Amino acid sequence: MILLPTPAELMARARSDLRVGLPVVLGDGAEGVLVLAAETARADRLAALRALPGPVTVAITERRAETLKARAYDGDLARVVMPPDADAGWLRDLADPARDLIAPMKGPLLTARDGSAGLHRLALLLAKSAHLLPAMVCTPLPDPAQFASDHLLTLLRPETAAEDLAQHHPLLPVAAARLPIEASEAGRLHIFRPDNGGIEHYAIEIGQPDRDAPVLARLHSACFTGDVLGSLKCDCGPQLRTALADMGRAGAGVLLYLNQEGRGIGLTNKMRAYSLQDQGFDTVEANHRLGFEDDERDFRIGADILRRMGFGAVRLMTNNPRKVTMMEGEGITVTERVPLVTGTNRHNAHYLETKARKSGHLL
Ligand SMILES: Nc1nc2c(ncn2[C@@H]2O[C@H](COP(=O)(O)OP(=O)(O)OP(=O)(O)O)[C@@H](O)[C@H]2O)c(=O)[nH]1
Ligand SMILES: [Zn+2]
Repeated sequence: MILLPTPAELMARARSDLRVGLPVVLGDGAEGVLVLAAETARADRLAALRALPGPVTVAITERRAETLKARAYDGDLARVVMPPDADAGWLRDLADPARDLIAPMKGPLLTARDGSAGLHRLALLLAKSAHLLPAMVCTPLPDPAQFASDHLLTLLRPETAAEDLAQHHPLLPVAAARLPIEASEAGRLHIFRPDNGGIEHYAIEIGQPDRDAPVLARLHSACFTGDVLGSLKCDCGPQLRTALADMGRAGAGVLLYLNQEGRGIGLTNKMRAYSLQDQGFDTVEANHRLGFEDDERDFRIGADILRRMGFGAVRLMTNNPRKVTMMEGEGITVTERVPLVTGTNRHNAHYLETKARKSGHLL
């Protein structure tokens, strides 16, 4: 029936459910789990979940498990058994490293090794896609469809959910208008919206670049702190302005402003990472302690927008060789890497040095 939600629409609903603190059911047939995001779990909801007959585990990524010295029997994740006396505070400390140093968790943490972790893995991917900390409270359900229907909860079929999470959602142009900017009066801003209603991304076109020649291009990941506030902890603000100024001088170019704040973990998690950096961890270590990879961005987005705008070849302004590889992998020809070294200062020297050493950036 046409009124029934599609898998992508159910995913969008599941993300907002988790963000407001509602559980979601993952499952099919006789195998399922009820999952609740640790970050938004209210005490009464947690108690209701624990009152169910099944054992309760908290899925965390191997990155977070390593910090907590919990054995990750499932490879990329661990299922921590929730002790009977554990409360909401325990759960918060498991998920959020903010208090790792001042109040380390009392171990050892017991982790499950029997049974399948497939649904738990899916739950973590779902948390990340909702920009929540990757820590999910899980309990098994023998009849997931019935449970979801009885409790008015969103039910996700694991196979379709996994497919949806792995897939790139095409970006459609929804609006564009002339936008004179300091760097060039011949600016035009285009808005692109993914077909699953996810976050929008922008393209600023300068002049009228020839579609048959490599265009001067920049894929800029959103950085509220650097781009808007002029933060000195990174080099994003100066990179943004320098790229636009160079395009203005050249008379043509395209800058994609991708809403992948914090290398894809979202601003809230980036601030959690900054707080860890204040405690002495570097930018990569901080991401890992939170349970994320160093870089969670999806570079298919940039390639898709470029192609839709008619660009097949770019002169890419970046110091990140991975971006070049990713663009080439997505079928965009990079005829030249144009270095964009600017905005170094005493606050970001260590950050830039870490990126060069650990993430392969060229300085
Ligand atoms: N998680 C996290 N993200 C950060 C941090 N500092 C900056 N960012 C984000 O990193 C992104 C910019 O990525 P960079 O690695 O600086 O640059 P890049 O885009 O990969 O490479 P360039 O093209 O050379 O600039 C933006 O989304 C910023 O919000 C940090 O300490 N932690
Ligand atoms: Zn920045």
